[in-house]
Amino acid sequence: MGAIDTLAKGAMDSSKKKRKRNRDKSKTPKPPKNEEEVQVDDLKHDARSFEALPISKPSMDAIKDMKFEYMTQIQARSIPPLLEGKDVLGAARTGSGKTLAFLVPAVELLFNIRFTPRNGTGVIVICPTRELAIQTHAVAKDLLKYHSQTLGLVIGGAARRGEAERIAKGVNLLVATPGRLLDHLQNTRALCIKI
Ligand SMILES: Nc1ncnc2c1ncn2[C@@H]1O[C@H](COP(=O)(O)OP(=O)(O)OP(=O)(O)O)[C@@H](O)[C@H]1O
Repeated sequence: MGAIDTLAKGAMDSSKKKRKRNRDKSKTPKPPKNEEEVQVDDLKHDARSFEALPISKPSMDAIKDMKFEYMTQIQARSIPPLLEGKDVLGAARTGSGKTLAFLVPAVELLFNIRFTPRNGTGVIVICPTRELAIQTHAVAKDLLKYHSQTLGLVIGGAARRGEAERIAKGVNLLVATPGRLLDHLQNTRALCIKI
């Protein structure tokens, strides 16, 4: 066998090996399509502290009161772009800190455009269950501790009339379940939404 033949066989061997390697690869389970999603799902804290964020003093003081120093992964990945006015579609496992991930930018938005009760509602958080709405409302209450912006909760099973009265006084950030929100949108004239 000549030198050229040997080279050709070597090339054939290596291409056979490559095909075999590729066949083997196709047998192993594929990694998740979007690896970033897996990282965001991580419960570990991000190295970035809340102090590094360009947020208002009232929000920062409230976060300090909550005793949080470092952002979780979902917070570090979503708060900065949201503060820049970008849209974010986020997903992370339960207990990863999603609530502050969207509430901090929402509160900052209301603060920066100086929303007052007279301006009506500027942010609506729609939660699928009453429990989640109550939980979200509690976090929003803590975050708004040093802000002048107003907060409201409208959920099925609660007194509709009391909710309507509070809405009439001006609720800047409204946490709601879908059915009751629709009810107020259709029947509470005082509900004024500016988005
Ligand atoms: N940066 C942080 N550092 C430490 N703890 C935090 C931080 N952010 C939130 N937490 C705490 O982590 C817990 C879970 O937060 P949160 O309820 O926002 O998670 P979640 O992802 O919205 O969960 P769920 O999907 O169940 O609603 C809460 O007790 C909250 O106070």
